[in-house]
Amino acid sequence: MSTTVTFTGVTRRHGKGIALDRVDVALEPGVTGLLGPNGAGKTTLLRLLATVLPPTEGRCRILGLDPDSSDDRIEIRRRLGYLPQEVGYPRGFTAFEFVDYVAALKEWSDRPGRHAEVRRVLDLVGMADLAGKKMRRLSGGQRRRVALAQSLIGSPELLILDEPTNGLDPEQRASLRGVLSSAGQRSTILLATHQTEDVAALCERVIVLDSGRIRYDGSVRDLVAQAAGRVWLADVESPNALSSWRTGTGRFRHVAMDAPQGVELAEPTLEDAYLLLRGGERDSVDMEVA
Ligand SMILES: Nc1ncnc2c1ncn2[C@@H]1O[C@H](COP(=O)(O)OP(=O)(O)OP(=O)(O)O)[C@@H](O)[C@H]1O
Repeated sequence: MSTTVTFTGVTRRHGKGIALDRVDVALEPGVTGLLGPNGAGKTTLLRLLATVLPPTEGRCRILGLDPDSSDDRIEIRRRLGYLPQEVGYPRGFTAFEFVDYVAALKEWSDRPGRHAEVRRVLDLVGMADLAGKKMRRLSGGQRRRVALAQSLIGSPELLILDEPTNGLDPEQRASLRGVLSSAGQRSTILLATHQTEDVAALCERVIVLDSGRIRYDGSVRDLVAQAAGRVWLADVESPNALSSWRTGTGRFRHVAMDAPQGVELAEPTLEDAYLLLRGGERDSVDMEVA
């Protein structure tokens, strides 16, 4: 399979802080999930991929090009789609005008062809009927869908999505999964999110970042398998669990490094595995401190 992105020893500093610390990663076609706690470095990684930020150290190759060279950078930007965490909208633009404006910036000069593409991507995100509505009059979730539409213009080879399902209702999230899984058959998609269900539903591969370093890079299935035998149901709370809550049935669901003997084990989810990975990290940090 062809490699779309290669980062080697990539570090990004902000003043004295390190947002990314010697990251090595290669991305191939398909949908890869990017998980990590707040401040882990996910957005920084995405901004480097989108050529919005340069690395402080290390080597980046994106679509076979070098983002350090200004000619290559322009070419990369033409060929990628980027949904930032926050999108600013020109005041007074309709949804159609906003997406059309981004398409024009991407040098779609043929007007009828560009308008057809704008209608196509608005339709993909379920916003065709609201295309004529002013951006400021749309709901938060509707605005997010328009922002997503602009990233899909031209079916880019590389699609970088920062929390695309934020604010979307369940129906829209499900429909977005359909759009991304079909795009992932030909494009390389990196999807940063806090929604482990979206990663479990869409991705074969997941990368977990924490404190600017990659803590896990592998298959979703293997990560979930690490939680087998560590999730259980009980009638009472467990003080030693990493995570524990009372479910709708009245029973408690526990996640811990070691389940007690004889308990009723539950099927683990990606969220459980992620909590265990994070718990393991905290334990090893505590041991280093102690
Ligand atoms: N422009 C900046 N100036 C200074 N520090 C920054 C800047 N951007 C990010 N950081 C810092 O870099 C680290 C990583 O931030 P980043 O936004 O990449 O994390 P994240 O994983 O996307 O977090 P979240 O899940 O909260 O969006 C954080 O400690 C953050 O405070």
